[in-house]
Amino acid sequence: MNIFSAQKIYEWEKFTLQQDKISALQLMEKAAKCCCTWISDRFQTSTEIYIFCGSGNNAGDGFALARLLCQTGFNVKVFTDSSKKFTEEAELNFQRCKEISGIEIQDFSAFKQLKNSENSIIIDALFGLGLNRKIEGEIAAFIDLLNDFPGTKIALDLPSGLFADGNQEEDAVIFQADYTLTFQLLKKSMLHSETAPFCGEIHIMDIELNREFCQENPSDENTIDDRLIQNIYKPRKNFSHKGTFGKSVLVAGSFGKIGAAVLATKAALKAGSGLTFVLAPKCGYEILQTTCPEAMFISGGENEIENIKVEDEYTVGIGPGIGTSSATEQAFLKFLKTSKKPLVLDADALNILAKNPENFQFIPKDSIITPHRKEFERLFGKTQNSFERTVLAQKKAAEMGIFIVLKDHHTQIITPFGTVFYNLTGNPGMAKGGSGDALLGILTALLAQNYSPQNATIFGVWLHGKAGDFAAEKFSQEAMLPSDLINELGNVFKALNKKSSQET
Ligand SMILES: NC(=O)C1=CN([C@@H]2O[C@H](COP(=O)(O)OP(=O)(O)OC[C@H]3O[C@@H](n4cnc5c(N)ncnc54)[C@H](OP(=O)(O)O)[C@@H]3O)[C@@H](O)[C@H]2O)[C@@H](O)CC1
Ligand SMILES: [K+]
Repeated sequence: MNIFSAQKIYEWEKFTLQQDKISALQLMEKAAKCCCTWISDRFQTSTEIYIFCGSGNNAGDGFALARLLCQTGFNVKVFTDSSKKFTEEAELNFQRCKEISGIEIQDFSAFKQLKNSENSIIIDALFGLGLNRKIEGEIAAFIDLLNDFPGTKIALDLPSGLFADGNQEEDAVIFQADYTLTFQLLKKSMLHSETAPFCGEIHIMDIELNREFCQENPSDENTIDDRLIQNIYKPRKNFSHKGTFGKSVLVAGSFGKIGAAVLATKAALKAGSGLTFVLAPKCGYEILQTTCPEAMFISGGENEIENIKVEDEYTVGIGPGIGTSSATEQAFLKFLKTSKKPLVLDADALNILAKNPENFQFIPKDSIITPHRKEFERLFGKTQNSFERTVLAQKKAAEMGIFIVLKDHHTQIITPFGTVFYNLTGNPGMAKGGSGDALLGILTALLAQNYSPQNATIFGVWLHGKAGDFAAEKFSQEAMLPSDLINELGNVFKALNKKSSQET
């Protein structure tokens, strides 16, 4: 799904009004109806609802929602500054609201006299996409007051004070929502760690903007949705054999960190690699042969990797638990300099590279690197925030001709062409040592199975997150282990297969 800037969303709205021959007022009504349905499906009509309306179309949504909720049987109070000039649609909905006897419309100041109960809901319809500067003065103080409200807080489209497209100043005053009902699509600020927490749980309200617009206006920023995954996923055909699914080599492990090699190897096996090898030091021989009997062992040294010899046709993933000793560093750099095929690089492979940026030039084109925040900083330097980090990653991915997987709550995949894909699967239960090793194994296996580097990266990151979600469902976020995630890969493939067969 595309991510559009506020500017582009306005264009999309205009396009829809023209193409579908509907009015802005009708679209607003649709938006309000979606929100009314969402609220009435979850809350009882005995819940008091206070709606706070600014002066733009976000306020218009609020006025229309007040009317619909009142007609559904809720007790609704509206707070606004009626001395302000409303937009045309907001004014029309304000007037309609006034005509309904059940709705009390009061000035903002009247809210202070209200006894707040935990069972009531406040709805923020102060500012949406049209926010064009920091919120200050009286409105800022009022939003602070709303944030202290003990009941449920719902934002329409965006929490007031949050810009759709980018970062905020540190002291910005922003409505702290429990839920955000956002129209049509996620906005960029809903995907970054500094700003997304203001939204609480996000629910997309489908207001049916005309999708032809997206075909005519491809975006550099996207979220990974089920449709994209289903298009990438290649179900297995009959008459295939193990050679069809490629040969993966995981270069991993050192004394004390053989577990990393085990996880990467198991993940590659479970992600469908045809033939799987693990190149590890001899001290891990028995452990690996016992825990991963389907994989073949290649010795890379005694207690650490000192030598990496792999046949050209193999797909190689390097990094988990290898350490950064000078012997391993030399072996890795020697191998890198002769590599032609795309590699998957993580963990200590990235830490070795970070020691000397001159070595970046040896990373084969279309390789995939999977840094977490600290590893990214070591490689490419510090940035002020995650928005800047994405921009820097876009620059580096283009310069180096590689795919960068920026691990985060919503992991980003950055292609050499500057496109960003935000992944929405996954959960905090995956913030545990070993998760990254599993990801490297999955990516290596998909690349070996002839998924293009871009598809392997998108699919692999999604798969990793989805298996993590399945594992959390079974074992809880606290107790789930990377091994549980790996074991759930099978259930994710089963679900994909089922969907594929239903579609054909
Ligand atoms: N896209 C769609 O398809 C659909 C969109 N819809 C809805 O429309 C919403 C966008 O509406 P919108 O453009 O009228 O902007 P909105 O945020 O209501 O108000 C902005 C006003 O606030 C002001 N202002 C700005 N910053 C300020 C500040 N810091 N402090 C103080 N004032 C400030 C600014 O005025 P200014 O003071 O700059 O003259 C402006 O008048 C969108 O979020 C969604 O809810 C739906 O109806 C259905 C379909
Ligand atoms: K809002």
